[in-house]
Amino acid sequence: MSAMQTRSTFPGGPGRLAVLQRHLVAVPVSGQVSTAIYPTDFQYTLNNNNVLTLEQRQFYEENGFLVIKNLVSQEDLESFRNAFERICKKEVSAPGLVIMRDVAIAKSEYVPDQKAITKVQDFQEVPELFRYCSLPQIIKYVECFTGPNIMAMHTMLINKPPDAGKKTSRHPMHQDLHYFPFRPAEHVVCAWTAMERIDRSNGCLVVLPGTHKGTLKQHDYPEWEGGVNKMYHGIRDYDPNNPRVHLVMEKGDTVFFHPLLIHGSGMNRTAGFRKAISCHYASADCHYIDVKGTTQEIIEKEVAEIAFKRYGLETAIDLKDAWMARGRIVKGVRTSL
Ligand SMILES: CCCCCCCCCCCCCCCCC(=O)SCCNC(=O)CCNC(=O)[C@H](O)C(C)(C)COP(=O)(O)OP(=O)(O)OC[C@H]1O[C@@H](n2cnc3c(N)ncnc32)[C@H](O)[C@@H]1OP(=O)(O)O
Ligand SMILES: Nc1ncnc2c1ncn2[C@@H]1O[C@H](COP(=O)(O)OP(=O)(O)OP(=O)(O)O)[C@@H](O)[C@H]1O
Ligand SMILES: O=C(O)CCC(=O)C(=O)O
Ligand SMILES: [Fe+2]
Ligand SMILES: [Mg+2]
Repeated sequence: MSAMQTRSTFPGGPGRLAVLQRHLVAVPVSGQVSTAIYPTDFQYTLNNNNVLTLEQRQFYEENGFLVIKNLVSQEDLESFRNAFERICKKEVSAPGLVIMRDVAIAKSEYVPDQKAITKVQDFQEVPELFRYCSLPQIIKYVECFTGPNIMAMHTMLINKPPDAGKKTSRHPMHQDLHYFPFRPAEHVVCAWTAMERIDRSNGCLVVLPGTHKGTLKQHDYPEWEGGVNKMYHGIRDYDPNNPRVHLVMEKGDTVFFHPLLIHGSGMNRTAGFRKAISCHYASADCHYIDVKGTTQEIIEKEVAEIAFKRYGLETAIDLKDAWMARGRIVKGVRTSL
């Protein structure tokens, strides 16, 4: 009797059943392919050519993140660093590229130093940076979460500045799904690579393990005295007593995490600019949702405001349109998104 028959109910109903059915695996017996099939309980990972070990799959299922050591080479990271510097020096630009300064600097007098840049976003049209999103060793892991049709939806190179004394270099605890109008969340994953050693001194990622199993929470601007960066929403009623894990990472280490995982990053207490590069991927088979009437409506409004200020777009753009324009296929077929 298969393990599946021993189950009388499927928690989560028919949707859950469909997920289980997709994970049915043929198990070879005595060198032959058996017709016996065994279900797995995996809900957040796919069996992509055994890229993930059983332990790694179980870890992600339980915790919502997975760190792979030394995944990106020093040479590649140097080349991304150079590309970033050329953007800062205005030697390179590209359509869609967003350059952001820390609020503590943006609101003070003009600082000409290129180092004042806190992050560049949406570098999908900068070939040397976008190469990060297509690195085969990254895609190989991404496919374990998205399946074969893979879109790069959101790109960032984060240059966390030395804190100007107002703690504005922190990133409040949040769920990335707050910004995303596509589902299902299981088929969305972030890859985030440390471009140098990152620990508590320069503001490493902080995660609340297991929170990917929860729901999308209400987000607002946190009430921080020193100010908060534009669009850095945090979870409302965040309880600082939650058990946190600080992800100390070496240069080239990469963390893959679920878009519901609650995470943030601490302040940078060093004199250096802490660099990380990241991409959010989604299965091209995902679908867009309408966020009107949901907790995500506030981010849609903010995006529309920025689009109006920057491009003079009067008719409010949907969050969906903003994302459709950014997404790029990196593997397989652009089926839906
Ligand atoms: C086609 C639509 C485009 C819309 C783009 C936004 C899409 C958002 C999706 C984000 C997805 C994220 C996925 C998960 C990741 C979670 C996060 O990372 S959340 C943080 C995301 N942050 C952003 O997306 C911020 C993007 N930043 C910007 O768009 C710009 O940097 C800017 C804040 C609009 C400012 O750019 P710019 O107009 O070039 O700057 P200035 O002309 O110097 O200043 C204008 C105005 O804005 C104030 N300001 C500048 N920087 C900041 C800041 N860091 N925080 C707060 N305010 C800032 C500045 O003081 C000026 O204000 P004033 O009152 O007009 O004087
Ligand atoms: N009220 C809040 N709402 C949302 N996020 C918060 C709030 N208070 C703190 N955080 C966030 O919690 C995360 C973890 O903070 P943490 O205490 O680790 O960083 P830190 O105070 O800069 O450094 P450390 O504690 O390592 O000395 C940071 O991302 C911080 O921005
Ligand atoms: O501080 C970082 O590098 C990550 C911030 C983050 O979580 C985000 O931009 O979504
Ligand atoms: Fe995030
Ligand atoms: Mg602290």
